[in-house]
Amino acid sequence: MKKKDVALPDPIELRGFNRTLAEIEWLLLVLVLVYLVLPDEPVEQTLGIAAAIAVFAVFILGFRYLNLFTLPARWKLTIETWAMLAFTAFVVWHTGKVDSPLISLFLLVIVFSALTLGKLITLLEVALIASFYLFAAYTAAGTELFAYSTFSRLMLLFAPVALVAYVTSLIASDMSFSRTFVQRLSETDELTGLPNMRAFSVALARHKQAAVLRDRPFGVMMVDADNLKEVNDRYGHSVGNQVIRAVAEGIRRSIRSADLVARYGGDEFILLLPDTTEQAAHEAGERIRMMVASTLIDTGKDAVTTTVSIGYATYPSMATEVDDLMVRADEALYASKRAGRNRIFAFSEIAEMARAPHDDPDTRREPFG
Ligand SMILES: Nc1nc2c(ncn2[C@@H]2O[C@H](COP(=O)(O)OP(=O)(O)OP(=O)(O)O)[C@@H](O)[C@H]2O)c(=O)[nH]1
Repeated sequence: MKKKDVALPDPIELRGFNRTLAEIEWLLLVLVLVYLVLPDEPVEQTLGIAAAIAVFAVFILGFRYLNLFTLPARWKLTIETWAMLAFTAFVVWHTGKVDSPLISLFLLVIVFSALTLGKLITLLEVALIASFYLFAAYTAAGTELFAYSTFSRLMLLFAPVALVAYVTSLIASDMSFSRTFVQRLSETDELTGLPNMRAFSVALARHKQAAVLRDRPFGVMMVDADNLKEVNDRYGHSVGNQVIRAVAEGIRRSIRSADLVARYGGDEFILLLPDTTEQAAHEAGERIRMMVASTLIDTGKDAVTTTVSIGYATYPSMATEVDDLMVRADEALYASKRAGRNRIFAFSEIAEMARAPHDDPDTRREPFG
């Protein structure tokens, strides 16, 4: 996994960040309020700041608690951090500009953004704060600002903002890297390296929604190794594992890049075949069946071969719900096993056979009689 794979926060994380941001916002308000009521602190425009506190409080209440906006959560958080920046800038401006004791409040925004909103937004915010520092210093010192001693003092004042942004961004990308790594581990089957059912179920549900919207067919296919118990009993569990890996590899080599295969459990695999009709699903199953049957598995002593039985159901002709598609593909797989293994059945075939009168020689199929 490459380190640049930085994961964006998922909805559960965003909910947590949302709560944290609410606490930071109230904390910011309380700190400014406390400063305002301290005796002997130089505050220009006490009324102005009080009004800013009121406006910011109303903004938080309206934006956050009245649910007036239905923006995606990440953008909601971004807008809130920019409102915090504007509020902080206003307060700092009226409490001593770059010499304000409240100037470190900018760090609250920077730390939060770097940890949750990504490098680009943080960089933008750092640039905004830098412009504020420059402008505030310019209004106090005029062109003197660019004298060596004044400018280097300004740089020193600004350095903590840039440093905190940089270090927090590094920590955020390390955390994101670990999160992605753990997530991949939790979604990968150890033996075959294929996605596991947790990953597959999410992909299937998502694909089904898209297929409904685009009005496209798709297939769900179950593939099960034949007689693995015999292989285990005869050659041992590790050869059984080799067989499972060989079946996984055979499937992987027979499908398109748009298809998804996952280990369902034991010696059973499940596939999602996007944009696939009944006919195309049958062809895909046949490719898999032949590929696995022609694979020689080197056990060290003997070369073992195996076969697979396959069942599938297609959306929308055989089922319209994800769970039904899986159950029906499994029923079709079971029919393949009962019919003698190393074959493929569609759910529609077994449904048809079940409906067919038992004395009709054209439709009766021995194993399901
Ligand atoms: N080596 C190995 N065996 C496994 C693994 N998971 C399940 N099995 C075994 O695989 C066998 C699968 O059993 P079934 O699928 O019910 O039966 P089968 O022997 O494959 O026969 P059919 O599926 O009816 O063709 C069982 O004996 C399990 O113990 C695994 O990860 N590695």
